[in-house]
Amino acid sequence: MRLQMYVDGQWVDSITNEKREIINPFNQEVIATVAEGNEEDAKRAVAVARRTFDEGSWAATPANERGEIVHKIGMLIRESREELAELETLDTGKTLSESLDDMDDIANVFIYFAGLADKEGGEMIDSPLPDSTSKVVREPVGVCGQITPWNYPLLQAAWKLAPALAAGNTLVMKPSEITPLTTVKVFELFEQAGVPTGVANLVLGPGHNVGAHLSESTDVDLISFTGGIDTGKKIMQSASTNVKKLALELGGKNPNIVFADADFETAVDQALNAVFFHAGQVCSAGARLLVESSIHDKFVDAVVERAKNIKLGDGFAEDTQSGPLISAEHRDKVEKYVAIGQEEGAQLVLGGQRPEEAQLQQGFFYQPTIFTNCTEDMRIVQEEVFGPVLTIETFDSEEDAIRKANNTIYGLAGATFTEDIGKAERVAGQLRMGTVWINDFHPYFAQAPWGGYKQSGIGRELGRPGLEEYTETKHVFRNINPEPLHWFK
Ligand SMILES: NC(=O)c1ccc[n+]([C@@H]2O[C@H](COP(=O)([O-])OP(=O)(O)OC[C@H]3O[C@@H](n4cnc5c(N)ncnc54)[C@H](O)[C@@H]3O)[C@@H](O)[C@H]2O)c1
Ligand SMILES: C[N+](C)(C)CC=O
Repeated sequence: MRLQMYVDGQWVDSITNEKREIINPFNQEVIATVAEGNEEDAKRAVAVARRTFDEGSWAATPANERGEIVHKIGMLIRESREELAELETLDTGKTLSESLDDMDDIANVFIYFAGLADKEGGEMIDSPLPDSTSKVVREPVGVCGQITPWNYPLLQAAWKLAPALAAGNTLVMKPSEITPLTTVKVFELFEQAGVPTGVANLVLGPGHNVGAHLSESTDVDLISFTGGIDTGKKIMQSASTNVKKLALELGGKNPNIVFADADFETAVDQALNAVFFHAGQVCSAGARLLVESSIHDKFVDAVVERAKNIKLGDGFAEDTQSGPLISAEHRDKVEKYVAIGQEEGAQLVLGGQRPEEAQLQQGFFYQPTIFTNCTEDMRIVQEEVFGPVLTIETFDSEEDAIRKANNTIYGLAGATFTEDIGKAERVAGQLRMGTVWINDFHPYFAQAPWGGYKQSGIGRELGRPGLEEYTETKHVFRNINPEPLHWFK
């Protein structure tokens, strides 16, 4: 496997020839050494993407032909599913079964956007002016800068790459510097699928120079970013250099509301899945559990009892239920938040420390952790921890639950569990979030839009809106009987 950048149809090292070692978070072994770019590499790639877009041949390629290439990428990903999943598990520590599911979702995303590529033929408008036609067409935006995080490296990249290509843009992708492997591999598949030279470019390296250049460059027309809120704010500022189009997929502090009339076993099971899946390193993790007071004690006991048995381990081992955190630095952050929770008076009822098993000592593991007696004002309840840490609050009425659930700066996702479907729909209607699950947690798929209200982001990925993000809308008005106006005598 090549571990270089891909620019103008060539696999290249960084201009300075710098390298970065990629670490397996399960055992800290070096799994790869990759090219490490900087601002100059980003400049080089942006120049190629700009030139290629301005030449115009990709945007002018019939949409069904672009769709065929994007479809082929999806099929190649299906064929490489195992290899890609193994790389993702090595890079992130997540279990192999999670990685395999991710690869299936990723292939579906390419195939979905391939299918949409030629479905947008524009729209005729009923012009209010006589002797005229009026049509609305969608065109590619231009050069797209795309920046992705480490928790779902290839999945988050796919949500950007597939629609950008289908819509006829050129692009420069920058994956997280700590998890680049599957993105590099997919660029090899782009070559095989016949993506033309210069259309899709890959630059590896850190955010402060490569990412910053993509968001600042006046040659980039759109910046699409998935990552943390603080980085998102910086990117928003940098994007103002040329008033770039901006898509931001940021963090969340997602409430999971369990009413007393919920199916108990399902709600307990999903409460665990909501927060402990992928060690809580999920933007939409249900890290804030709101339980109706009348079932609080019984519900907490059941959740704690099951959480005790979560098996941490090697993502490649069949019995592992959760892998490590991504890095030592990230584990430090989680530990800091657990200390804050304790200082704030939340009651630690499970975890709150690193596991003691000898076989986990080389990895960045942290025990599933649960706090009860939490209140809305606590930082541990308000801020994104992005680890296996659950806070539990109570509520006494539907209104109380909705108010508490909405009381964060975020608005990414939330869920409610109840057997009263009227109540479920009322709650779903009142939650200020981009996704609401009823009696479930976590489903997402290519056909449905994904994105956040409030400070969880701007714009949508997936679904038709996910393609529209990569288009400009143009109105073409035609006078079919042109005559002088004589407005100026
Ligand atoms: N809303 C969603 O769909 C979604 C999905 C996945 C992850 N996330 C969020 O991502 C965060 C975790 O990911 P992370 O720790 O990699 O986030 P991060 O913000 O630290 O980094 C994300 C990407 O931004 C780059 N970057 C860093 N500084 C930059 C800068 N100044 N300019 C440009 N780029 C820069 C990084 O190199 C990386 O590629 C969490 O907050 C999580 O909620 C959101
Ligand atoms: C968007 N999602 C849920 C796939 C990953 C969030 O971190």
